[in-house]
Amino acid sequence: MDNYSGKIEYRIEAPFFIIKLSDPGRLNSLAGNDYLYLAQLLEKADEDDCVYFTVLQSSGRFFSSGADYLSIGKAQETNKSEPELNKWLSNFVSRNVYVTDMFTRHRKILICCLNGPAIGLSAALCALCDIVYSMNENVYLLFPFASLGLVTEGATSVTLPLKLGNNATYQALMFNEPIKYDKLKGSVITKNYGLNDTEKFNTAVMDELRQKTNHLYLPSILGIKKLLMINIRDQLERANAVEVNDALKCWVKGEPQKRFKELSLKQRKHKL
Ligand SMILES: CCCCCCC/C=C/C(=O)SCCNC(=O)CCNC(=O)[C@H](O)C(C)(C)COP(=O)(O)OP(=O)(O)OC[C@H]1O[C@@H](n2cnc3c(N)ncnc32)[C@H](O)[C@@H]1OP(=O)(O)O
Repeated sequence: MDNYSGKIEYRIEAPFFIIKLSDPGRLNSLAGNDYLYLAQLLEKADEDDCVYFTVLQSSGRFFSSGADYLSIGKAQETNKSEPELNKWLSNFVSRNVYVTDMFTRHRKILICCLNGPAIGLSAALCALCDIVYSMNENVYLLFPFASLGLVTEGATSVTLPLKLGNNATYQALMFNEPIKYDKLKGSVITKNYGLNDTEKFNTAVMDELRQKTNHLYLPSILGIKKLLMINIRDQLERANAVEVNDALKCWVKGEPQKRFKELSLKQRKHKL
């Protein structure tokens, strides 16, 4: 496994596999290879028989600001002679399919510690988690696909209607509106810790999880997750495949690349 950028750390404290995004200065944005590494860590957690919970933590003021726009610029510039279709099949399709698939197929209980906003693919991965805790009411999820010339990804065409409802999903996706705490509460977020320090929040969640789980017969929880997922796993897998193939057309046309470049030059800013 290659932790290319060092932006992601992990540790095992059985029965927990804890993954932490640790690049607060760039708001925990992730390059294609970082998403790959995240997916590989999920696979490692899945295969480890001592692990029953995979916990995602972050650092600083954002959970993750999504795909690293600099890495998209680099992917665009590398191998200029390569046909666009080939370039985006390897840089976008294969990675997105793989990371989303690792989340949808994950057998352990996925817990997201949402210390702050999550954007784009990272927000989609939060929406794929089984349990989401928030640090406070300042969290939001933003899916700026319509603003970036993209379409839904990370199986959001299934997770958002399922969790938020159809019309709230349309409102957020069509107008690139952040989904704020008041809408996430009860639908995505099940507990708000009311804290203002990410490290204290991460510690508080782990302390509570240790207490809540020490009396459980852990194999049962995996059996329960398996049954809860039966009805939606096929939908998630189908959505993942259709989403990336639709998005591929966008990348081949070149609109997302232009818009990511504007973001990196600070000529484009999401309305929050
Ligand atoms: C290669 C294939 C990849 C596969 C995935 C492709 C599909 C895409 C999926 C997505 O995730 S779409 C979503 C992409 N992300 C965004 O649109 C968010 C971009 N960021 C912002 O809009 C703003 O940063 C913010 C989140 C609204 C926060 O604004 P604020 O004014 O509070 O902070 P900034 O000064 O803008 O940021 C601080 C620091 O962090 C850097 N940074 C923030 N986000 C990113 C990012 N996504 N990529 C790279 N760097 C990011 C930002 O440049 C600042 O750094 P400095 O300029 O101070 O060095």
